[in-house]
Amino acid sequence: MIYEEKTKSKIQSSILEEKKQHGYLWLLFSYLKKHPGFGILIFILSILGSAMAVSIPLLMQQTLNCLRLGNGATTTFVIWQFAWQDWVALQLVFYVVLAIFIFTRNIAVGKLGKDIEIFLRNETLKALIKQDISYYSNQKIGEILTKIGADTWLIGEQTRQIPTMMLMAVFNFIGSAIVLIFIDWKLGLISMSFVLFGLSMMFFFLKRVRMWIGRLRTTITYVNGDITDRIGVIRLIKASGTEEYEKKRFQEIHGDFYDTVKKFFKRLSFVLTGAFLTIMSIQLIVLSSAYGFYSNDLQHLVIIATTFIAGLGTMTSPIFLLLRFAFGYMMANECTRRVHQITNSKPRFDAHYYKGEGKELLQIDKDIVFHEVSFNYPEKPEVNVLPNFNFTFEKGKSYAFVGETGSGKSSIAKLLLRFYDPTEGKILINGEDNLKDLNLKSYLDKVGYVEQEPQIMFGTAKENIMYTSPNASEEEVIAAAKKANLHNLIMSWPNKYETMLGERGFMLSGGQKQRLVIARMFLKNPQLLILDEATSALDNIVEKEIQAELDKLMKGRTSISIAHRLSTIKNVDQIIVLARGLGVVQMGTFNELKNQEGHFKNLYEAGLMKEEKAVKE
Ligand SMILES: Nc1ncnc2c1ncn2[C@@H]1O[C@H](COP(=O)(O)OP(=O)(O)OP(=O)(O)O)[C@@H](O)[C@H]1O
Repeated sequence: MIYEEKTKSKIQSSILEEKKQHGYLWLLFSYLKKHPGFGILIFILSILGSAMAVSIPLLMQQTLNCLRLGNGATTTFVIWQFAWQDWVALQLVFYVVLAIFIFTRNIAVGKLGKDIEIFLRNETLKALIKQDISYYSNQKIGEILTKIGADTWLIGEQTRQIPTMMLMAVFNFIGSAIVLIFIDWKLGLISMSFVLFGLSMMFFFLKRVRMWIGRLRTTITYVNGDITDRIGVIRLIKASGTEEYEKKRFQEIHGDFYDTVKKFFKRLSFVLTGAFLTIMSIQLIVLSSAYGFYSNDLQHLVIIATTFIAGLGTMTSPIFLLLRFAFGYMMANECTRRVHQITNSKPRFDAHYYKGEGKELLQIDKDIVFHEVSFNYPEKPEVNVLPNFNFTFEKGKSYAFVGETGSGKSSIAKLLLRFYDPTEGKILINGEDNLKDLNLKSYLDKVGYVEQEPQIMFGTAKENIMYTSPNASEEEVIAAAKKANLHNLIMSWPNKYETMLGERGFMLSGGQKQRLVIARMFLKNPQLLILDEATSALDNIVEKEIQAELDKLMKGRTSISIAHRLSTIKNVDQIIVLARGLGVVQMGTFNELKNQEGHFKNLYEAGLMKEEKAVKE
């Protein structure tokens, strides 16, 4: 039950967070403000459509009147005299025009819905890409996916219905009230007051359903997030034999969803039954009132009853229209708030990603300087990971960071990639440009990053190699793959460079994935290379082969390696030794440090890089 408790409290805090965001009507009207054509067209078609729909009982009344008056009798239409056949023909014309209006309006709202959906998706993706990396520290990918996929889809679908239903409900009610009062003012007023009473009762009960709709969306998002998370670690589940445990856990997590669904449907059924009873009773009340008023004139009673039943259909339609509108609106409202939660969350810093933002960097052709840099993770501000650090990475030289686990080696790479900004001090590119002020894309275009878990996307081998060099030619891709010793392997695959690679490189071995990333780097030809434990997940033999490719790649570029293995660091120009909580404690070449009393020697002798020693022995 522990998971259920945790789930409940997380869902509760999400709901509170979502409540602060703008809702659906704000989204709709701000979109229509930018694209007024849609709004005007839908408004005009709805008002004309409703006017025609509510006029039909009047035409019917005139038809019946002509029939009652006898053969060849006519009544007046504007300035013309119409016989019953003319009235019937006019009704047919109304039906055809109404059908054209409904058709055009459906196309307009369909397009509006899809446009809003696509607009929201783009905005969400833009916001997600702009976020700094710390945003993802406490977000479940599955929850984000539900918001981008399901929520925006639902908003788009509801947009096809909400504006039309809202306008139709209002116009149909006003229009049919006028027509029914015109036909018979006493019965018209009775009908109108009962419909108004029905509507207000409905809103009263709908308010109680509202909170359950929000809860339903948030709960399912949480469940989806959890499922995506677990599918992401399917290898762990398979390797641990925890299928039974996972099954039970899902059942528990679904418990809250199930409870919410039950409560929601109970309230929904209550409201729907209420609406049905209201409509039935209005018809009965009107019919009995009609009988009360006209029982002495049976012919008039029949005409009144027939036209009123047709007119009442239009007048009571707002009850069902508003019901559908209200559910659609409440759903769309919750979804909009959740999507806005993403689009409105501001990154911790401005990365100057886009053209024209920040200073454009043309080359990294001088030193990179860490000036008085000190760093605490914003997620854990109380812990100082890197105390005051001054260092100059000279152009074209190679550097390696070593240190025990948690000493801050990877944090250096994250600062250099501007995943984070230093808490104090600055990183100067070319010895003078603060990394914070640069256009980040212009800088990252010149940086190559190889990490321990290579990032491979679902796509072909060629697309993966070209990812950071989209304009490369086929020959350049092949040349890069050859340099990374990958070409022969790719050529042995049935579809060669067009072979699809599974998500996260599922179909490749660790060494193959690493080679693919190295090929990507050869193609990119970066001026600064960051290798974050690039070979630590590989076995010794593969590691040696990959290290050889990396050495080729590092030649002539400024390179910064984060290393566990001796082979990675023994040839670099300078090793920087970090200690947990102390920052930099030693610097020097491998030969200098190996023989010097200090942290490096301790690490070396304590077994760091032991594989290499073992191989040597
Ligand atoms: N996103 C984060 N938020 C808060 N603290 C973090 C975050 N990432 C890392 N840390 C903490 O910062 C410290 C340094 O982490 P870092 O990953 O730089 O160490 P490392 O030397 O690369 O370790 P390893 O050799 O195990 O990879 C660790 O104590 C770690 O728990």
